[in-house]
Amino acid sequence: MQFNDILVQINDITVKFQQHIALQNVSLLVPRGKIITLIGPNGAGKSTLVRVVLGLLKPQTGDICRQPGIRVGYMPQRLKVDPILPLTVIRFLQLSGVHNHSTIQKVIQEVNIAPILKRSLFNLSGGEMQRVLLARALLRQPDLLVLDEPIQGVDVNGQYELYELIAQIRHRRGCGILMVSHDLHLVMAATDYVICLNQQVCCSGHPAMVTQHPSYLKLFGTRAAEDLAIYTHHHNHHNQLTN
Ligand SMILES: Nc1ncnc2c1ncn2[C@@H]1O[C@H](COP(=O)(O)OP(=O)(O)OP(=O)(O)O)[C@@H](O)[C@H]1O
Repeated sequence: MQFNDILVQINDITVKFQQHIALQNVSLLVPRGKIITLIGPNGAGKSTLVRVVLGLLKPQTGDICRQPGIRVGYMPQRLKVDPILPLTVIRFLQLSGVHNHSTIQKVIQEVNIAPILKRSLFNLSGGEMQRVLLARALLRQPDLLVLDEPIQGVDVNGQYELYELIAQIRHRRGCGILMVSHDLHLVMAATDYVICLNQQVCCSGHPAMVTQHPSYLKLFGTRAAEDLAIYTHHHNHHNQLTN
């Protein structure tokens, strides 16, 4: 992959937890303006790699280069806030430390959460909650947006909308996006480059190529490839998420 604006580059890292090897010889590039998706089974090391990208975990070997001065927005898998606290959506966004009114308003419009601003954070649907978490990540005006399973807890229609929103954000803002996903067919259509992880990088490349790769088929089965073929065909007629 040749890109002239690399936001973060990870070279040949290994991460061990005691004797357990979580990541081995893993390399990764996230260029500005591209959506890179990590897929892999449970325990494959996806969240561990995200933590390395965010600078929260130091690998035992290998190195990480971040473009100096870049801002990173992170959307976690789930929110860790005590539900006893009364917290509205707008208050939650204000607690991010970003106080610029126009920045907050712009993000609210962008992810379409104006109607739920006064609702309690703890009574939202899965899709509403994910939009709020996405809004919080966007408040930092990120160059790099890191999304750890953004469609978790969202119904199928909501999943599609959320991926469409993520694709729009990339086009509008030109940021780089690193996304973790469990699901296959929807994410394949919403990404430029897929990295299939299982402690090591099993295969990587354009979604259409990865889904034909023997390592991918071994991990996810031929059913996944068939689903994708159906989806891609359907998708092309509507010219949605892909570039
Ligand atoms: N802090 C830790 N201490 C010990 N082992 C850990 C730690 N964090 C992760 N692991 C182990 O490392 C492996 C990779 O975990 P990781 O959470 O990165 O996988 P994942 O691909 O994100 O999984 P999932 O899809 O289930 O979220 C797992 O076997 C996990 O148990």
